[in-house]
Amino acid sequence: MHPASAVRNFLLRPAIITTSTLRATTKTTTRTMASSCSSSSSSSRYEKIPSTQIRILRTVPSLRLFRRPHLLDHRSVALVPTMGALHAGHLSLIRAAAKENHHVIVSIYVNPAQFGISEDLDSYPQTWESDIEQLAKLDRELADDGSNLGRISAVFAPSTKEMYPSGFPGQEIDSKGSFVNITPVAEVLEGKTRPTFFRGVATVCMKLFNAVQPEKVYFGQKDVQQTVVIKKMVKDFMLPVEVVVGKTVRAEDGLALSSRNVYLGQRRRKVATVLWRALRAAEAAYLEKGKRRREEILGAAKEVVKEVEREQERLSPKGRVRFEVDYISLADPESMQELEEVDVERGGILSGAIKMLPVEEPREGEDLGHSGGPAVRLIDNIILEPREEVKA
Ligand SMILES: Nc1ncnc2c1ncn2[C@@H]1O[C@H](COP(=O)(O)OP(=O)(O)OP(=O)(O)O)[C@@H](O)[C@H]1O
Ligand SMILES: CC(C)(CO)[C@@H](O)C(=O)[O-]
Ligand code: BAL
Repeated sequence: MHPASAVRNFLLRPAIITTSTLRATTKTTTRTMASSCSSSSSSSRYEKIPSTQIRILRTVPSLRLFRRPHLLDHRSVALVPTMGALHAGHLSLIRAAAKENHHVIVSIYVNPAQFGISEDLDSYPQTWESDIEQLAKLDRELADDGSNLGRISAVFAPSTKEMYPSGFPGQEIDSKGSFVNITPVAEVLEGKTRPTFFRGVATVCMKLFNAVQPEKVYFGQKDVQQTVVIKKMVKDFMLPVEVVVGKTVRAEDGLALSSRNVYLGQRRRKVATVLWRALRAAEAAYLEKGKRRREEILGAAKEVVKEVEREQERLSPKGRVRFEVDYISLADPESMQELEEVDVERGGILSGAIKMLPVEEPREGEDLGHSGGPAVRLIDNIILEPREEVKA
């Protein structure tokens, strides 16, 4: 037996569950199940996305019951973890997962543990109806494309009670509970501004990986530090799973798609590409001008930021957009520690975060975005790929 399968078998052992246990543990979801079941045949006992075979699983026992036959049949299972509010970025990860796995499970769970106490947990977009419609549509597309190995088999949409069986430990920095901490990589950049963020992400991903036991997990490059943290967690905890990173999907003007873009409104949306343009300028300094030193590479990004700030300052408060740069970084691809100089054989990660501030003086009827347009923190990055240097 392959060692990874042996570990998975071992991990699955406590999950041998009878149908009667499942019935008992899913009592709370019976009403929803009944409402979406069209007949009483055994294949429609489960809650499904209407007009599809995609199961909606809400408990860990039901997930394990669903997972086990695929293990015994040697069918590969992929997990795409999300917080919902699905967009084309998420769909691209699901497409990639369906290409190379028999079954794709998409998790939709807004994990409170990764939000700081003063962050946007309460207003985070929740769009269940649109999410399941998009999944149903994508699944039809996957079925029509013969090059896919699999399709979307299930959505895992647990409650917080299900994900934190000993009780939710809280969002405070000093909360006590069972947490996974991946340091020091989680302490810099995003982790510096959001000190509980990666603790929450690593903890919930560990739970999801243990509950689903996927062969492969799919994450987006848009959250590049998250991918570095997850890869480190997988390596250091010897988890039998492969981490696949999908390219960032962008709007036509280059803005990385993000669930939080809905907070922006039209005026700030137009200026929000500033971070992407700044990172591109830094990339060009490295790739096209052959710069290797930090100040030369990041200097190019900072010039773009200054230029956009100057442009906006020339406008009146009724027209302008204000933003603050949280950081623009040039870091090592594995440790995320800042680099003074790029070693081309190792490459680097250019990344940044900006805060688009609320509109100062809204015009009459102006679209201020979801939730009245609070400050919106956007992140983006470009990977400077490692390559062999041709020595003269
Ligand atoms: N534009 C994108 N391209 C590719 N993958 C993406 C994109 N946006 C998000 N993802 C990935 O989708 C997964 C789920 O992300 P999430 O549900 O938090 O969406 P999000 O758009 O990143 O939301 P947020 O605004 O909270 O950052 C993550 O692995 C994330 O990196
Ligand atoms: C990976 C994740 C789903 C964990 O909650 C979240 O951090 C996200 O959506 O990127
Ligand atoms: N996509 C990362 C999730 C978050 O910012 O909370």
